[in-house]
Formats: sequence, C-alpha cells, structure tokens
Amino acid sequence: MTEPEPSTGEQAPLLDMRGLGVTIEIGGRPAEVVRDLSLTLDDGEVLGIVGESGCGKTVTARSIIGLDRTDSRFRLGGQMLYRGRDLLALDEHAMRAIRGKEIAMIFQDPMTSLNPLHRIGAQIGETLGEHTALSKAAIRARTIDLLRQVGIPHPERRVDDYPHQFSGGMRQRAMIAMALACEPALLIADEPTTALDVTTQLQILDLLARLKDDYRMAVILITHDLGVVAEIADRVMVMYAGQCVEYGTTRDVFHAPKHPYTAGLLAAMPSADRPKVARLSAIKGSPPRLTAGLPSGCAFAPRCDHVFARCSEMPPLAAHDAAPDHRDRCWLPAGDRPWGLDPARGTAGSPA
Ligand SMILES: Nc1ncnc2c1ncn2[C@@H]1O[C@H](COP(=O)(O)OP(=O)(O)OP(=O)(O)O)[C@@H](O)[C@H]1O
Repeated sequence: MTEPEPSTGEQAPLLDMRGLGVTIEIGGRPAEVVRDLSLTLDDGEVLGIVGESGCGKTVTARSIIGLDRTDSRFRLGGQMLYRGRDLLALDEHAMRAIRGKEIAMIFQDPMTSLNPLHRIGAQIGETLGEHTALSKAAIRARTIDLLRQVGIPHPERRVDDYPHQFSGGMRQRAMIAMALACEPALLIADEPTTALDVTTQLQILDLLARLKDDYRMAVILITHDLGVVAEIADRVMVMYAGQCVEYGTTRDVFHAPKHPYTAGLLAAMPSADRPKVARLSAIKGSPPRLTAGLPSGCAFAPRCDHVFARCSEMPPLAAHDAAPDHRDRCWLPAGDRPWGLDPARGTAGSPA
C-alpha cells in the first residue's frame, strides 16, 4: 500500500490505520495474527471487512478500540490515528475517555456488553453517566429515547427490564442503544447479526443502516456475509491470513474482483442477483492456521488454481489499473484473471 500522507488535526481522516501488526503469544510462541494492515475511514463512511473465520477480523476491530491492550500476550505495532491522534500510544485512562464515547463497538453476542444482573436502562445510563454531565432524570429520559430509536416497544416500561426479559433481537437492539448513547463518530459492529434468525437479521441491518445516517456515524462492519456488505458498505476490505488481500469500493470489488480469494468468496455467495463473475467452485482447502507460522510468500497460494513461480514471494498490496483505490495482493497479470472479466465491456480486472 502507498505510504499515506502524515495526518494532523482537522484535515485527518476519522481513522487512519497504518501498518497495524498484532502478535499474540500462544502456547509460549508468538503468532502473527494481523500483518501490515492499513486503511482509512472518513466520517459517515461504512467499511465492510470480510474473510473466513480466523483471518484476523475481530483482532483488528478490538485493536482499534484497544480491548486487548492490557493483555500481556498481545503486541501491537503500527499506528492507529483517530482524528490524527495515535490510539496505540495512549494510556488506558486516555483510551477509556474515547472508548464508548467516540468509538463504540457491538458484538455478535449482546451479553458481551450487557450484564445479566443489571437492568437494561441502568446499563445504558451508566455509559451516559460516565461520558456526559447529564442529570439522573435527563439520563433516564435519554435512555428511554434511545430504546425507542432502536425499536423497543413501550420503552418507558421496558427500560427497567433485565436482559433475560428481552428476546435475542431485542437484546441486540439494547446493545446498539448502549453503543449509540454518546453518539460515537465510529461504530464497530462485529458480526452483529450472525446469531439471529433471518428475519431479525434483516431488521437489525435495516436499523443499523438507518442509524448510521441519523447519527452520521462511520461504521466498520465485520461479517462473513458478502450480501450484507453489498447492502450497506461504501468500501470493502477482504482479509486472508491476517492480511488485506483486496481493498476497494464495494462496487469495484463486487463487479470486478481482482484477487482469486475474493472471486472465490463471491462465487460461493448464494445470490441470484450477484454481479456476473466467471463461476468458480467454492474455494478448496482451508485457511492456514496463523498459530503455525505463515509461509513467506503468498498465503493464499496453497488454495489457488493460478499459482506460478513468483507466488513464493509475498505480493505487495497494489493497484493495477485506472482505479488507484482498488488494490489487491496478487502477482497474476490482470489479463490472466478470468474471474475479473466483465462481459459487457470485454475487459479484465477493471472496475465496472
Ligand atoms: N484472545 C486470543 N488468544 C489467543 N488467540 C487468539 C485470541 N484472539 C484471536 N486469536 C487468534 O487470532 C487469529 C485471528 O482471530 P480472529 O478472531 O481475529 O479471526 P476472525 O476473522 O474474526 O474469525 P471469526 O470470523 O471466526 O470471528 C485466530 O488464529 C485466533 O485463534
């Protein structure tokens, strides 16, 4: 990836992650689970991060908000510039002022955020009490309003319920209300719908799409589901084995995928109205175990049908054509990537 310009104060992107690396000590040995990851996110923008299980999506998200910073097994490198300030260089006290207020996170399991022993309203109110100077009465009024905004019926009554009195979908809504309490500039949503039934999934995604507009929030959405990304993301990052293998606008990545891994994910996507890419069977094999140590060359090579000698070296994340923001990590010349063929234009690997 090209070296980004130094960012300062007002002109800086909301988030400018530069060369993030995460190493975890597992079984007494260091495992590099995220490698040289860079991205930028502007106010109000939605970035989808996709990839198979274990590719480093959650570790990346938790690194942004500093959830593992007190775990001595974790080593983080690179920079995480939030409005120009490097979050990785802040102490835990300074980070606590940002977490929940400026950057909030929701998880697949709402009980990660909700305490079963405390009333829903008290938990949302606690976030407001920590980060605002609102009175008790104002906190309660705001809490009820938040529950209404996320679609909880009779919020003035349900505010005093405990989490177990809410259904799974309602708990997810309550967790979203808690995340929104301080109107964060960035919401990180880690598989927020995976554990829900299909109807509830759609309702929660609609809710997130509406709230990101109402609150003008940037969102990083982590998911296995490319269909979800196609619906609400402006940009997509495809991760494989702890690295970014493709990055671009949702339109470019979906209409003209460049990396064979992205093409494989798209081909495996069960959707009638999927963009026309040459059909591939589901990707053979499975991702490498990051804990076993990675080969020095392309990590996808053992699963790729197009391997050639150069793949024993690590490909850089690079743009190859007129779309400088569409980058991928593959050595194949653009003309040798049949999955990128756009039949309407007769071009290979170029954005539609
Ligand atoms: N707390 C931890 N302790 C040890 N290893 C961890 C920890 N968290 C993550 N890992 C390892 O880091 C790697 C990346 O995991 P991560 O959870 O980020 O993947 P993911 O892409 O989010 O997967 P999933 O889609 O299943 O959530 C995996 O090999 C995982 O086993």
